[in-house]
Amino acid sequence: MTTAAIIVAAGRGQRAGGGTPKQWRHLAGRRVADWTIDRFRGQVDHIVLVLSKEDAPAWEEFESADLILAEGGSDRAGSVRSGLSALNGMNVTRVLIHDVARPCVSTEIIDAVLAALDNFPGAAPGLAVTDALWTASDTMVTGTQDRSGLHAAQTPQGFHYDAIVAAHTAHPGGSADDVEVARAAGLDVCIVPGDTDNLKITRPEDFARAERILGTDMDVRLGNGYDVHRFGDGDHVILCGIKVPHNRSLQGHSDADVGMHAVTDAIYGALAQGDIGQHFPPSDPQWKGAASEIFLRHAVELAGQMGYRISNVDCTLVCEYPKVGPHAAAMQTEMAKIMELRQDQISVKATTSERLGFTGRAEGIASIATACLVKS
Ligand SMILES: Nc1ccn([C@@H]2O[C@H](COP(=O)(O)OP(=O)(O)OP(=O)(O)O)[C@@H](O)[C@H]2O)c(=O)n1
Ligand SMILES: C[C@](O)(CO)[C@H](O)COP(=O)(O)O
Repeated sequence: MTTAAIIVAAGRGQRAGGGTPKQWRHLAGRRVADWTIDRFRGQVDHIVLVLSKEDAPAWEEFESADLILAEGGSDRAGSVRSGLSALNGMNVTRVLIHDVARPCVSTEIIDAVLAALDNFPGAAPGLAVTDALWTASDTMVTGTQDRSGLHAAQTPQGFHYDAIVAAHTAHPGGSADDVEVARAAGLDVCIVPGDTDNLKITRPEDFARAERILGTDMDVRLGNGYDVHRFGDGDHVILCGIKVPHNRSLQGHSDADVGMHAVTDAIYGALAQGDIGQHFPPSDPQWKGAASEIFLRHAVELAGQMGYRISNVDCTLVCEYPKVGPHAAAMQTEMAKIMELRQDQISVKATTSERLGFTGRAEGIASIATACLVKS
């Protein structure tokens, strides 16, 4: 069984105001779209992100990520059709269609929709209406609507892939959601319990509510790392994965990448999982001369296994020479690649120690790093 999620993110968010489409605005430190995409990572085999062609920077940014990109349509249904087409030929059996504007969706809701698809061709979260419903003309109540059997529809709405493709192909347009499209094609759709927290950010005041929900959920961990390697004979050093020409080399059991070691220890520290020496003992000959990216990859994987994503790392190298500035961008790019993060999540900077102490006497290089991890 192959499962995909389509996140429709091509809307302009006009009711939310604010100038920038709501999916690119920030909530509790991250963009709405980043929260939403992360909710589906690890839950499905493929994620399709449907973008407006007006959002050029997003196309560039997400192109290198583990996402399939598709171009949005003139309305939500058009964007969904585009997302479905992007999955053509990929042997997808089940698809979840979700609004990017619902960043607080829970794992429980996603699991419930997927479980219901074992028995039905369609399933979606709904909330039984609890308020009385009025009909109105302008500001005047004109009547009361019977609310029995009424539900507020949420996403993700899940379907058997071939069935929803056929349903969308046959539909004349103008649907409120994919459940309406599915039902018009005769598909049964099961309602699973929705959640009031799974709100769709629609109006300006919804941002504060979504931020409260995401903020309460947040489990943020900080870790620090510190490392020192002494200079010996040689003609280069490896710093944060980059070979930098120098008249000395750093000595160590591995490749002595003092910067990467500090970052790795900061991640282990945030997880309360010891340090590099514990995971890769220097007494073990297999790590002699090892590339430090092995250690960093391990720490990143461990974070993922424990349910944390790395929000950012900041690394400071302390040395008089070599000068780090000209190489800092390459170091950030390299560590971002290894850690599967964006470059703006990695900071590499340097300072001298004003010729004081062992770094000032050029006996070695020290490095300190901080990592911030957030429970996904
Ligand atoms: N042409 C469109 C229109 C909407 N959507 C997506 O459909 C979802 C639900 O739509 P809505 O909340 O109405 O979002 P917007 O269309 O962006 O908002 P507005 O109607 O206020 O402009 C959103 O994730 C939105 O990005 C889309 O992908 N393509
Ligand atoms: C699909 C949906 O989220 C179900 O509630 C909703 O219909 C989409 O938003 P819109 O405001 O109706 O465009």
